[in-house]
Amino acid sequence: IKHPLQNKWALWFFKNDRTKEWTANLKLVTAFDTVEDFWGLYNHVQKASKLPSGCDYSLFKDGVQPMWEDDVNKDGGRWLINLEKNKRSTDLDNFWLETLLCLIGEAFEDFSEDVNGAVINIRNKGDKLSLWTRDSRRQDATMKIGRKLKERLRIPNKLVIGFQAHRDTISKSGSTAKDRYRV
Ligand SMILES: CN(C)c1nc(=O)c2c([nH]1)N([C@@H]1O[C@H](COP(=O)(O)OP(=O)(O)O)[C@@H](O)[C@H]1O)CN2C
Repeated sequence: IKHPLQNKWALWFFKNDRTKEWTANLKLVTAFDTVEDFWGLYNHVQKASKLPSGCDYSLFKDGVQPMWEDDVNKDGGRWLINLEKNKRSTDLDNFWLETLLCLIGEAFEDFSEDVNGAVINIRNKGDKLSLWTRDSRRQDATMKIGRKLKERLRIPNKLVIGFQAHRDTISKSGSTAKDRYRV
């Protein structure tokens, strides 16, 4: 038998077609809830570092859409990691895979209920990796999740990452919103 995951996860793909609405460009690839089906999917799809600029992958709990407006996301926010341009060839795919493994492997333990999913944005101005949480007011949970993410991605302590509430990001589209928390 296949090894069941604690949650069912869905992979989404965003292709930047400027002639369409943002939401029209967001497509559900497939959902999975076993280790074997995760690896089958991961090995089947294009690597993040090979996607054209403007594309995203998102991995979210089944039933949660990778958008601010989803009921499960609307009061939450994201830990945002800006990846250096020259790191796309080396670190990007490793960071994304490690983040996926944190999600499906419930690395956030007691706070896994707070974690909704993760997004990787492939952008010429610099790739972005974010981890989305459910409630930006839960400071203790949010801080612990951020610290665990840094640890698992082997981000040096001196490299500070910020957490922005989606409501702040929405009102400041175009630039990065102010940080609510930092680790
Ligand atoms: C329901 N809905 C429309 C809606 N719901 C959303 O949840 C949502 C959007 N729209 N997004 C749109 O993409 C632009 C780029 O954001 P980016 O994060 O790709 O970052 P870049 O500016 O391309 O680096 C955002 O400015 C926003 O227009 C982004 N986003 C998450």
